[in-house]
Amino acid sequence: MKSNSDEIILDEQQNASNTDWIKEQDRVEMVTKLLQRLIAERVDEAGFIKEDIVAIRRHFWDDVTVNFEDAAETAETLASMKQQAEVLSERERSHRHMEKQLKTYQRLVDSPYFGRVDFVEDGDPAGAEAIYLGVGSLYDEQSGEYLVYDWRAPISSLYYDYGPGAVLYKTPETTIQGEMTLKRQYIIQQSQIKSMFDAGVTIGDEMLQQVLGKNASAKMKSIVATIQQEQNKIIRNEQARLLVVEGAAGSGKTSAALQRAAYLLYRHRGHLAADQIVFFSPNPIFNSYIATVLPELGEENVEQTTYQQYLEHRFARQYTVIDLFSQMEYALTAHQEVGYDDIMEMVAYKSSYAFMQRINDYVDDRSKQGMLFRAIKFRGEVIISKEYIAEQFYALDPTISIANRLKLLVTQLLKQITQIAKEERKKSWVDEELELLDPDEYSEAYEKLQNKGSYQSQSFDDFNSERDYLATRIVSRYFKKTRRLIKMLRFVHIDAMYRQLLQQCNFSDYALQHTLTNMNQRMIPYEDATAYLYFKEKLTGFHTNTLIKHVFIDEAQDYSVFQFHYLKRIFPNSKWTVLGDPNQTIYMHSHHHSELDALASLFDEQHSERIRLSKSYRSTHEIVTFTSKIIGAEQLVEPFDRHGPEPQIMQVEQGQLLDDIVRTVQQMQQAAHTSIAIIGKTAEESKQLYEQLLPQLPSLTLIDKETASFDKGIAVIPVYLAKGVEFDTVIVHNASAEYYSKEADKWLFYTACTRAMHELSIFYTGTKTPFMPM
Ligand SMILES: Nc1ncnc2c1ncn2[C@@H]1O[C@H](COP(=O)(O)OP(=O)(O)OP(=O)(O)O)[C@@H](O)[C@H]1O
Repeated sequence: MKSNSDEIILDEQQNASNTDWIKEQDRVEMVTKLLQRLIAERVDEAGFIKEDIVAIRRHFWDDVTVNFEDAAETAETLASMKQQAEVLSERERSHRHMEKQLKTYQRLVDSPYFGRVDFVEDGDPAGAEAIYLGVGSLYDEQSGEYLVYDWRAPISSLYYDYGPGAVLYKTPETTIQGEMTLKRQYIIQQSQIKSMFDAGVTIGDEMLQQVLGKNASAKMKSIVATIQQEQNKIIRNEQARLLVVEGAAGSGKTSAALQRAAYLLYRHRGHLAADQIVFFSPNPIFNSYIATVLPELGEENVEQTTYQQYLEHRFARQYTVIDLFSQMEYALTAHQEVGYDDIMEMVAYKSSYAFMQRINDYVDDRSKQGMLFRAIKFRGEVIISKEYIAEQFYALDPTISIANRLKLLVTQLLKQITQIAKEERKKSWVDEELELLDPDEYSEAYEKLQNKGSYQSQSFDDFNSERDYLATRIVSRYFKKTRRLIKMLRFVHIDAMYRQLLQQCNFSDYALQHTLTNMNQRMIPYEDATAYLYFKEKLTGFHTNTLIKHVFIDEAQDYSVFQFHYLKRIFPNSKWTVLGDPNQTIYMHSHHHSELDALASLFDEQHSERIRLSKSYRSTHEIVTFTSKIIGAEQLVEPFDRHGPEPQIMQVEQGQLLDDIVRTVQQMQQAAHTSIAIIGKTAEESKQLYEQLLPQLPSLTLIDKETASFDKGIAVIPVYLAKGVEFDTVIVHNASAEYYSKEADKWLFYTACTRAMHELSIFYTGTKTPFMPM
């Protein structure tokens, strides 16, 4: 077996007689036996506790003497109920704990650890202690020792940060120094050591070779055994309020982010729960691609969403949000359409910081005048006019913020509604309603009044009290919706003001009408969605979410400056981990490089950190060398030393293209590549291609924006939906100048090519794209 200079590599056959190997295998077996015993014990105990819980639930009331006769009896009843509830909840807690332990042991049993460091703490006469690292911890009660340490324990950082020699690690209380005398890695399967490497600082290339050489998977895997030193800095960073991770395609940004989430959940156990972390993904496919990583590490999944899903949630039924992919498709396919340039210019402006400032100015101006309101109507009639509401609003202290003045106004309006409701009770429509009333409501009213002692005799007065009572109920039922709408600030005419603001901007008539027509049809264009929410909340108060403690944003280069500002308002107390690669900027509202800088300006410098990942792990050396040339970053991206075939670039005749793609797919299948992506630039192109290829490739699938997940196999996919994911083989459908010629196309082309792990084939007809490396 090949060996790097600082690695001693042992494998199963070569080393059956090696004493180290035998000792290590004995230890694996000892640990496995213990795990098997613990699993059996926990299964039994969990079963008993479960039976207990069922029994307590079933007989809950048997042990409680219920007596509410007087205060003393009531207190005793409540105390005994409380006691029973406590017993139940203690049992439930034990059960949860037992289940959790069981799951950890089950995760460890086949492969209890992947690494070991021997560490001598300075001044410790006991000498070196062997620390074994795994995806959970295993404590042996008999020896009082940890047989396996969780990879996130403070001491485990030694493994990721150092090679043999002087080392240190931090615990929450102090820093511990010492010497590492050994660093070893293992591949253990079904309790058998398959390989064992003694490594230097970097976690063995051999092990990475093995991991990265495998076929692409439909689900992302955790990288816990091979986390690299630079990635570990991201994972264990505790100080930064804003952590920006920039790195080339395939440098492990997403992987490191997910490991970081797992680390934070472990480190802050009891204070941080999975639902206090939100992870923004680029698209739903990506969401499903990463969904198994945290559970694989024994953690619950964090809140995963896309920005689009967040917008849809916020607009609820008010507007349908036209999605980012439709915007993208328009940008890529509508060049010839009337008004295209106007719309593109408008989109850029609406995503900019300048537009946000314009909104701020507009809102500031409304502080003194110009707020637009809706009249409050009841049964089709205006009961409070918009002019009156405006008058009331501007009569309030102008030093109070608009949002707070609106809150005061709500209180006033609700009081007025109470008055108006009183008047309404006397009106004839109420009598008409009274006649239609269900007889049950009459009897109910009768009973209520009788209980209250309101009836004296069967007199006229009694009849009046009954009418009053029922009229009040009818009227307040009618006013319920009005009150709710007032509390929701529906009387503030946000829509009219937003339209007014748009009219004051210098958009072309065409572009303006494009937006207004959409809004008239209750659709909000993607570029307006964030601006509209910001505008609305600037007036009425921000919907902040203070429960979320960590926000992760993947593919952050695709967010606009405006979106970052908005998210910062929404999650004011969170720490942020932002991952991006400016060279994969593909959306029309973001401007290569400037977004991540703008984001940094939202946090003070002291609490911001930027980490660059320079090594690229996904693709072979040959593919990374090729793709780095597309973006002119040969010096900046360091390929991992894993080799494969050179990328194939093939000029073909138009009539030949489909047959050649099919032939390449078949070759790749013969080479045992199980996930093959044929990447188109747009959804339109991908759909056409899919239809043309289907007769020859019946197992082909088409991935479009509705696709929620993908499996292994052959798929046609537009570039922007392939973001973040990877395939064994990528076939770029047509890299001609006709498809990829503008500056922005370069990032698309780069993104497409960097999805390949093992092989890359690029076809073109006519002239090749100017971005094709020589
Ligand atoms: N330390 C590591 N050990 C093993 N595999 C790794 C490591 N780092 C990254 N990888 C692998 O490299 C591939 C790319 O990782 P990942 O998707 O996290 O990169 P990325 O920087 O987010 O890429 P992109 O920007 O292209 O979406 C994945 O298959 C991942 O498992």
